[in-house]
Amino acid sequence: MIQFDTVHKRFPNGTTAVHDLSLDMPEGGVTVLVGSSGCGKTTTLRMINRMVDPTSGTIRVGGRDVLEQDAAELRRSIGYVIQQSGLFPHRTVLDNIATVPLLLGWGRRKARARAAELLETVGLAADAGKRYPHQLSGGQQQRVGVARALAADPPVLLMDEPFGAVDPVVRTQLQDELLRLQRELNKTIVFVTHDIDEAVRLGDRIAVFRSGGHLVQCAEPAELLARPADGFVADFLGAERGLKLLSLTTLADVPRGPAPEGGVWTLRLDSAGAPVAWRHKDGDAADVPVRPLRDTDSLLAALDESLSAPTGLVARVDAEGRLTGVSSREDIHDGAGAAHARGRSSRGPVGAGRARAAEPQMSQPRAPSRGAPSGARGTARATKDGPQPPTDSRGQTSPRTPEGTDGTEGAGDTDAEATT
Ligand SMILES: Nc1ncnc2c1ncn2[C@@H]1O[C@H](COP(=O)(O)OP(=O)(O)OP(=O)(O)O)[C@@H](O)[C@H]1O
Repeated sequence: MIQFDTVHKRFPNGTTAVHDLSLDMPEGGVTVLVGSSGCGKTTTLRMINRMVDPTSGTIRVGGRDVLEQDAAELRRSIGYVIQQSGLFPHRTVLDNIATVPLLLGWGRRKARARAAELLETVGLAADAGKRYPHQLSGGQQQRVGVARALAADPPVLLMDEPFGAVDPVVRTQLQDELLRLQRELNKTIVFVTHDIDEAVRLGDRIAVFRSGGHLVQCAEPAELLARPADGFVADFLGAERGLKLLSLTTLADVPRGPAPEGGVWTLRLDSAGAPVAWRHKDGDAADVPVRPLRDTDSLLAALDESLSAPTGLVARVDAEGRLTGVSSREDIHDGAGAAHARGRSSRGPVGAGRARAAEPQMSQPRAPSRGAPSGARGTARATKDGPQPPTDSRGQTSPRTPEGTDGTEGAGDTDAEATT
């Protein structure tokens, strides 16, 4: 969709912002530009809609050289979102969103109807449309900025640090929203950020720049994390790049088995079969809340949960939140090792089952892919409302349990329960 062919940008003051950049940005994908301050990300982005013209080289959008198109027309056909939302302060939210359709001559009624529809699309209440930008929070303003960029349904969206000015919680929400929108709308998005975690989360491809406007590497997130081209990229990705890789790999392939019977800690389920907490059998310790995970959750989330669970076991649930089995810390480690091995060895599907935030997907109980884990005890306990964890043809169902957690069945509870 967007092609840079040996594009160079040198400003009149002699600064080279972009150095002979050749890069393809695929249709319907999110290409993230990352790199330290001043390395040419924004200039690269702005050359796509001709806010900046290149010194030499060619940029094509949809196969057409941008320099052969009228700059104003080109800009209207490409959505653009910036950090401070860039909303017009004296126009209502609805009129802000309707800006481009009005410029395109849609007529006020149609433009406003489209704006109202987009308010809902970006998760804002209808009454927000009547307010002025200063009457909204920073996160809400950014949503309006996204709605405005989408108003004329452009195939391409340019986003320059759009979530840079909001707090981390809101930032994560906005990222989730963008991923959700992108699943529906399938735009070609170019996204600039300083934040490598954001890049890994959002990008289908990540382009890493270094100062002087040099592109160092462009790859899918998993490939970048597993095989950084050089020390600069490795440093930029940070010391935890191994963990970041786990954030891209789902839990789906990790074996699960029934919560073994008996033990010091009991997994309490509610009446619908959803895991609630680990409970100590003698009541010597407070309940430890459980964060149940679905197949679409990441190995990183699983590792984290297994570290905080007193048993080292992760409770896994289906799309309705009902227990489907448990996985041990060791099996999660093995899954992590396998993800890294795939990443090192080939262009293989490290992120094939890429973990995506809040992506609903049915989680089917599966037979575990390995033999009976050490230390496993017994079979699943039948619960009043809970599910029956799966067994394979060999009856090898239990995940490996950490040493010392086998034992007797836990104390009764009014809730349904599984024990370890
Ligand atoms: N209009 C301009 N005139 C002269 N130099 C410029 C101009 N715009 C940008 N530059 C310079 O070009 C280089 C690249 O700037 P650019 O804004 O593209 O970097 P960036 O990677 O987006 O930086 P940041 O992450 O800080 O926004 C910088 O050295 C900057 O000072």
